[in-house]
Amino acid sequence: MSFRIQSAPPARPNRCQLFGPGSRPAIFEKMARSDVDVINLDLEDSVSPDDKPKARATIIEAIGDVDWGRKHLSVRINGLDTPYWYRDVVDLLEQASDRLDQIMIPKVGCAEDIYAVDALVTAIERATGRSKRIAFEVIIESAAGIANVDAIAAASPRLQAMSLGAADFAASMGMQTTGIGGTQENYYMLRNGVQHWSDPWHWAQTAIVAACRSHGVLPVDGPFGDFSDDDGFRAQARRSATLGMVGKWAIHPKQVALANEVFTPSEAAVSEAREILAAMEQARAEGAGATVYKGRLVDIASIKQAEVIVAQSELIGAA
Ligand SMILES: CC(C)(COP(=O)(O)OP(=O)(O)OC[C@H]1O[C@@H](n2cnc3c(N)ncnc32)[C@H](O)[C@@H]1OP(=O)(O)O)[C@@H](O)C(=O)NCCC(=O)NCCSC(=O)C[C@H](O)C(=O)O
Ligand SMILES: [Mg+2]
Repeated sequence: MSFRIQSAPPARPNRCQLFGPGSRPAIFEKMARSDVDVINLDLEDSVSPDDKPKARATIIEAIGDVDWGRKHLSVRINGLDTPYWYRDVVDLLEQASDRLDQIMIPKVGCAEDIYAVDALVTAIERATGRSKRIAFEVIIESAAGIANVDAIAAASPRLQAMSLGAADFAASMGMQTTGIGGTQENYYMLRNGVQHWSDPWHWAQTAIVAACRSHGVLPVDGPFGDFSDDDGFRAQARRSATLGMVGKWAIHPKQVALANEVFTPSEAAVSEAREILAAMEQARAEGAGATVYKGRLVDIASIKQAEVIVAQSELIGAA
């Protein structure tokens, strides 16, 4: 570990973020009753330009009127390249109730994008005397965003989470695909005539996880577009969890249980982690820094690995 200690991310579960268009209030109650940790009401790409003012007003009303339980409530504003975003921020901060926890800033390309929103949010909070400080989450979904990911992760103390937006990311990178996440037909290695599929999202995900872990931000996997493909969702989510991401978006209620399943550590994983901790405790009492657990090496680094799993499970249990 460097002299600089890695900051801890916010201590709240973020296994599944369920999205719903702000122009579709009929589903808000269903979203509120769903088994998710985070709700994302959308003002951006699932709302057509003509519907934006109405969707904004609808969301503001629903923030106060719907019983969202203990869910973390977030609204995705429009991108800073549009004429809509400042009005999203002003109306939300001036008119929405204190039940609003967070705003999601899409298509972030540099740290200054966050600075601009932070300045506006801070001024409105001061002017209106809002009692709860609004948190931020961002989407990395452009070539610039991934190139500047570390500076973005460090841009504001308000920043709690960062997601990969596979659809816009693919478009910005010029990737030859219309798929949103998952295995891509043409991304394979060939060995002795046999195709082995690789993961085109891996590099971006890993860059996001490293930036987030360096700056105490929750790394989250974004959308998986084919909501008829449960196995594909699971495979994508398992890869993300293995890389260190804490959760995934659901763009349809079908995906909620799948995300919760993958991002909740299994009983077997938790009891194995506890056994490793016990084995290392015994090793330490005997003056050893390493020991053998089920035929494999465990050492002081294994304690930290096991603690990650136990901490995840305790966080979820406490939620
Ligand atoms: C994808 C959908 C448009 C599908 O809607 P629908 O046709 O109504 O689906 P179903 O008939 O299968 O619905 C079954 C029941 O579930 C309810 N429902 C549907 N969607 C939701 C939801 N999001 N939350 C809660 N409940 C929902 C229906 O009302 C049905 O209920 P019932 O009749 O009582 O049985 C729709 O799911 C949808 O709009 N999804 C969200 C789309 C969205 O927000 N997209 C933005 C995020 S992805 C993105 O932006 C890309 C990213 O930025 C990137 O670049 O990668
Ligand atoms: Mg997008």
